[in-house]
Amino acid sequence: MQYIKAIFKFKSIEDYQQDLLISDLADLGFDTFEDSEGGFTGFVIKENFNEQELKQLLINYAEDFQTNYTLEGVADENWNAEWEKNFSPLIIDDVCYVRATFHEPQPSYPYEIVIDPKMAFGTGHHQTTTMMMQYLLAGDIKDKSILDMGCGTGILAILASKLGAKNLMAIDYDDICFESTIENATLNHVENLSALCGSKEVIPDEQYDIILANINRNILLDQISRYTEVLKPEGKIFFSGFYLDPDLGMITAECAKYGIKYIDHKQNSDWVAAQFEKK
Ligand SMILES: C[S@@+](CC[C@H](N)C(=O)[O-])C[C@H]1O[C@@H](n2cnc3c(N)ncnc32)[C@H](O)[C@@H]1O
Repeated sequence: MQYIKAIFKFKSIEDYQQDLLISDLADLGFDTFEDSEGGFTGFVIKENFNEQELKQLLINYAEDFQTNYTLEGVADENWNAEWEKNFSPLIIDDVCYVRATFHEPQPSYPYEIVIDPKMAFGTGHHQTTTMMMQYLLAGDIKDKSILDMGCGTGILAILASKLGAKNLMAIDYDDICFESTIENATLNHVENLSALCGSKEVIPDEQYDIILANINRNILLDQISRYTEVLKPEGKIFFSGFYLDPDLGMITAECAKYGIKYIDHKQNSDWVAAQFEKK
């Protein structure tokens, strides 16, 4: 398994062009993006990553956009060492304390989550995860049945369980994330969580009160119709992993096709999280 961090710098690239590139990078397996100076950074964890394919994609974009690109630091990094060095405990909305196994417990916080992310996404430090956790902390979660799509470390499902959710189904297509969710659920004494490895085709034919999905625009657009089949009337969806423009409008329009109404959204740097309801 390789952990790849690629820093992309394009000269004079428009926002919509960057969005197009990001969606093609997502098809190569990149699932996390962060802004960095003069460009952006993408992360992928994959077996046998094809660097040549990535370079060809960038050459094509440079030709199409009549610009130049620099690709800095496609590198295999030692993920465990990296996160142990960088992972500091995190406090969300003064009530939720997220720490790693090697930090001291802080029982004074109402909700404490212990995460051992290994190679999975979701320590709470990324803005999208933080906003999803804020929605959960402000929401009515007690006795609700919850589907967590793209669960990563399982952090959202674990918080939902601590907030009183009745049962949780966590799904990720990456086997490392699937295993990480199970391990983290055990670490946090969460007993009402089931996990599946796969994508939308493994979503059980159950009915959920709440669906959580912090993935990316294109995957959400592809999966929304399936989410609506398993969402109870009056049920809520919390989405993240995309930008304001044009992503939020596209997602809102797709939801509207199935009677799912936009309620509100949050923004943190360029990232957006949004709340929808089945009316
Ligand atoms: C941005 S991370 C979110 C992790 C966690 N839920 C959080 O909020 O921090 C997105 C996750 O979605 C998973 N994912 C991406 N595409 C998927 C798909 N088509 N089906 C299921 N999971 C997917 C990735 O493996 C990754 O763990």
